Amino acid sequence: MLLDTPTLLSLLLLELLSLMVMLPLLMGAAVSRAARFAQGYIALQCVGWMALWLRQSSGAPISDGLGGFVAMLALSASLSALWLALRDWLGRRPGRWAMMGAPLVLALASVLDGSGADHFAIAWSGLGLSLQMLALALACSWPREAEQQGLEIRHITPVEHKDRAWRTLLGLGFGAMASVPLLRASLHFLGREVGWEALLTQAIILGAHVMLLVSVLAILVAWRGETELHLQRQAHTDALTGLANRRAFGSRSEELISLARRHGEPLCLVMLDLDLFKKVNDDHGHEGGDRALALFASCVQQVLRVGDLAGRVGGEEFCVLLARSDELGPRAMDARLRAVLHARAEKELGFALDFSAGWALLRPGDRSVEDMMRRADAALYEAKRSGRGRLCDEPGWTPAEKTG
Ligand SMILES: Nc1nc2c(ncn2[C@@H]2O[C@H](COP(=O)(O)OP(=O)(O)OP(=O)(O)O)[C@@H](O)[C@H]2O)c(=O)[nH]1
Repeated sequence: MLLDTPTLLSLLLLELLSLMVMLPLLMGAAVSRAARFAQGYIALQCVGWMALWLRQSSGAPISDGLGGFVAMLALSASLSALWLALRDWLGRRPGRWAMMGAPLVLALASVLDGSGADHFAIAWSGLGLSLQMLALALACSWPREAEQQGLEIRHITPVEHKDRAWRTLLGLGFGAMASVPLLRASLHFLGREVGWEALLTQAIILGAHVMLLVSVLAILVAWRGETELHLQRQAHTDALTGLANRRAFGSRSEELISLARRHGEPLCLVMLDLDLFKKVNDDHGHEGGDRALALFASCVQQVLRVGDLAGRVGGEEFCVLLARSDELGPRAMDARLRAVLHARAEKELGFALDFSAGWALLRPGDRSVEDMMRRADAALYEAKRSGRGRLCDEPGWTPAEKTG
């Protein structure tokens, strides 16, 4: 071996200390919880290896006493922190309680074992850390959670494709890294005295060097993907209501229209407009008006079914596309929305809100959602003209009409 154990340990500690300072500087203050967990992983690794380094340089058995306890607690907690970062980035992963309980169990095991073995980690801790690494490898390969709305999945695909590379790298790294402490733990449990104990220790520290590099690269790529996704969402979302903005509504509606045509299913568009909204602003201020818009959007989302699409297409104008829906869909949605809005507006805003609506069915000649919107808008105009607070059918609609 070119470098001895103390030198390898010191170099690892130097790298960890540098990364612990550099990562937060590089990522900035406004980072997600996942990025904070990832930074916590580096910081806890630093504490763990520092404890081992201190024990090692004082000449005491490094797995004994307080040093061993702190080292195990911090190293195990670092793996749990990285697991939490993965869960935030990729969605729920299996093994949550095991990962959360592992640090304390391993730390206690390292002091209660009492074998006093003079090496980096006693068998129980080695076994526990290996299992945690395998759980991390599993967390990397576990499929990403499906987004709430079917259409959202297509929307995030470019980022999802990119994250396969870092997940594979990290998963393979932890899978391979787990094998060395696992081998050492097995030898210990079998009571085998082997002459290459020091070599195994050095292999573990070298593995930690490599894993540090791999995990920092993976963290940076994941963090960049997260930032991209965030910007992408911002560009497609109306900031006040959280619904799709007009542009996003237009582009996502194309997918719904082509799906409806491919499967020969009916599709309806409902246009919604708050009644006398100018008066809401006049009576309750612009801020009261904004709260009313946000509440209305929340009611719309509450009554939608999975697969439907809602967007804010103008100031107090909203559109909803109802997938696999004939004329009964708009009527049912309108009734549900009125009931929910009337119940929530008084309670949450302190004043009543009402809306008018018009709907149109997808027809064979429609080139885009704009054609449906024109007819739904004419129906909405009719609803306003005839007294507001109601739903009207598109001009000339009769129940016998065929869908697009
Ligand atoms: N608070 C708030 N008001 C908005 C926003 N966007 C548009 N508005 C207001 O919405 C009001 C729309 O008024 P009008 O188009 O006259 O319609 P209305 O008063 O709702 O009357 P009807 O539609 O005929 O029932 C205007 O006063 C706009 O200033 C917004 O983002 N926030």
